[in-house]
Amino acid sequence: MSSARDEDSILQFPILIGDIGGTNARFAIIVDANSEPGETRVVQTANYASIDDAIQQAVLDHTSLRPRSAVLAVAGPVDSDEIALTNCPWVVRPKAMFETLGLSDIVVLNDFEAQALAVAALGEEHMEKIGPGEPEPNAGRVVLGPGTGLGVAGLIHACHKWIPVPGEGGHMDIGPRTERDREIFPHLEPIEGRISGEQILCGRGLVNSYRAIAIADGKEARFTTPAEITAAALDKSDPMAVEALDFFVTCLGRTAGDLALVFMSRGGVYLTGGIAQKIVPALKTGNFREAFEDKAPHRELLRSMPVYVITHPLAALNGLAAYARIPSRFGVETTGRRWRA
Ligand SMILES: Nc1ncnc2c1ncn2[C@@H]1O[C@H](COP(=O)(O)OP(=O)(O)OP(=O)(O)O)[C@@H](O)[C@H]1O
Repeated sequence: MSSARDEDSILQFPILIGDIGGTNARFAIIVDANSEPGETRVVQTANYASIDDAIQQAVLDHTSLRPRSAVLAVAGPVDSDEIALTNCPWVVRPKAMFETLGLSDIVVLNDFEAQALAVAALGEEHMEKIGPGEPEPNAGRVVLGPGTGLGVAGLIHACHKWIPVPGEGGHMDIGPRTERDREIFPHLEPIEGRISGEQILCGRGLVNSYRAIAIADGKEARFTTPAEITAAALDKSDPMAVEALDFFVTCLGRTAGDLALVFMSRGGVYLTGGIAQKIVPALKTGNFREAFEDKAPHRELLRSMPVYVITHPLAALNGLAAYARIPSRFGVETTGRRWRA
């Protein structure tokens, strides 16, 4: 039975959905509760002065559909009527969008909340499994995404709903575990004196780790971009790049294991974002799972938990679509994050 609160959560169709990252923004329109999102438009944020321009030129100018509502996921804190994005100069101004885009109902979520919604929405055919374990239905889940930064969100099932738990887990401390780690860690660039997950587990962090290994061994660091390091590591053409990627997947396994303990993720640990998809062979070598399970006295517990890489290229958009169609399926608090004309 649906409650008055559930009725109030309903969004009027057509609904514009948008996943706004630092580099790319992806948009689609959902016509009604039974349709898949229409054609997806992917734009580079740098090519448009504002999000309003991007929506107008990349989406609305190509369709006669006029969305009445929008659900947007942004990389940045949603704490006022002017939402600044973390890695891009766009500012989301929902009240102004009523005028510029003709919308009358706008919900703005956190980008990792959208990734968590995607985990509830996507089937295993859009995932690649890393190691053993079977998911328990309706048990806790956790999502980690190394990308421009390190995004983290939990996903719990309660009161017949999936409830995403966004947070700032990418900024937790991470420390050395082995003798070799103790040689590398002193050379990692810290943030205000400490090594947080994001100093290692993102594109910039991979370069940071590679440089730290070079300094520890007194060698020259040839590569300057994460893509160069993963390419040289995956084709095994450069031993230092191989070690840097190995260090990266080991640290990712440790952090994933810690988060799995926090959320008791018997429903699975899900790796999202651009980097995880590109390093699946490295995640499968065994170092990731070994670090993930190395959590005495809970090794057996961790061993029973499955880990997946989400391989769907538009995962967050799928999560937003599932939410937009039937918001009451999810426990997403919209107070202070929903604007109605
Ligand atoms: N082949 C690669 N191997 C490792 N890292 C890569 C590779 N290609 C890109 N990167 C790095 O991945 C990061 C971008 O990650 P991702 O594609 O997940 O973007 P994002 O943070 O989700 O932002 P957006 O949503 O804007 O695309 C950058 O730091 C980039 O340098």
